Amino acid sequence: MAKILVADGMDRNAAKELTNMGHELVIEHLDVPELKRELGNYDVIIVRSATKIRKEVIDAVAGSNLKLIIRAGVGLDNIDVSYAREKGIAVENTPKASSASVAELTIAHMFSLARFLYISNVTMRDGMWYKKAYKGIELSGKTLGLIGFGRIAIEVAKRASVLGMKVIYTDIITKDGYDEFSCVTKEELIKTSDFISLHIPFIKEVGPVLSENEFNMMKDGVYIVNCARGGVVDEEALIKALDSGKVAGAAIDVFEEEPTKNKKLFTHEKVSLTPHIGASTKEAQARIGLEIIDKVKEYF
Ligand SMILES: NC(=O)C1=CN([C@@H]2O[C@H](COP(=O)(O)OP(=O)(O)OC[C@H]3O[C@@H](n4cnc5c(N)ncnc54)[C@H](O)[C@@H]3O)[C@@H](O)[C@H]2O)C=CC1
Ligand SMILES: O=C(O)CCC(=O)C(=O)O
Repeated sequence: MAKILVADGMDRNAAKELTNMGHELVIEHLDVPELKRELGNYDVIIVRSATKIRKEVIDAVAGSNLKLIIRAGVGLDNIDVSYAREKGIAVENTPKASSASVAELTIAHMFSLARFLYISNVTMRDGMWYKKAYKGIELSGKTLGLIGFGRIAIEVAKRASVLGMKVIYTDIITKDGYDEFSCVTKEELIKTSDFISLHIPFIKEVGPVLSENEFNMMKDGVYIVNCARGGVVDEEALIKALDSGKVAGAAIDVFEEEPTKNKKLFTHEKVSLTPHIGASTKEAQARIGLEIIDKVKEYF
């Protein structure tokens, strides 16, 4: 049986099930010095995005009891994965569980931008009635360009096409079986999309895929949605493009630093914001819980 540290919370039913299976669960968020001191006493740690497991933590616990790191989610950018594996610690994630939830948030942000939902909720609370200022656009008939065409993007594409959008995508890997959507080059996507939504992992060595050069190539009045990772869009270049009017609006769930301290970005009147909640639905967390149970069963 395993001693498991649940560092960033998890679905209550899944936690109960792990306990019923005989595992010992401790539900507690630890900071880096505490992780370095205490993580070696556990067999497994389960994290979401808040806990970072970097080289210094891995070095402190290498050769201890710790056998498995489970990322309750998709992105592994908060864990030094290959270093952990080099040190004999397995790393697993739960990649399938949250795709529908992230796709729904993406679509919600597109509506929010198109119809000023995010800002009218603020100004009306201040007693304003800016009816004339909030002349929106329809999503129907617009071109949605998806950067990355994996699990989440495919769910976005299906929903967007039902709304009457033309969906195009670009990916570094050829994707078969999606003839209803057009695969294009990144450049063509950037030049022709009315909405651009990113669905790729953040890779430090690659850096942002939308920077000043890409913003300059876009249609005037384009909308940007980022429910992937903060680092995939250069925040300063985005602010510049919002200020110049090149970008009509941006919806952002993920930030270069979280919680974000980029005041220019989070107070911008053309930005629809959520605090990294793409996977934060009851359904996604329940499915993630089931995937976690399967992972623990594989190892213990
Ligand atoms: N906002 C949130 O709460 C959540 C965010 N995410 C983020 O969404 C990302 C995507 O998740 P999935 O769709 O499940 O992953 P996936 O692995 O199924 O799809 C990612 C796709 O992006 C492609 N790709 C990678 N780099 C690329 C590049 N530079 N240009 C074009 N294509 C590229 C890959 O070939 C792959 O097809 C995750 O890596 C994670 O960072 C995931 C879950 C929740
Ligand atoms: O677990 C979370 O809160 C974030 C989800 C996420 O970003 C992911 O699964 O990659």
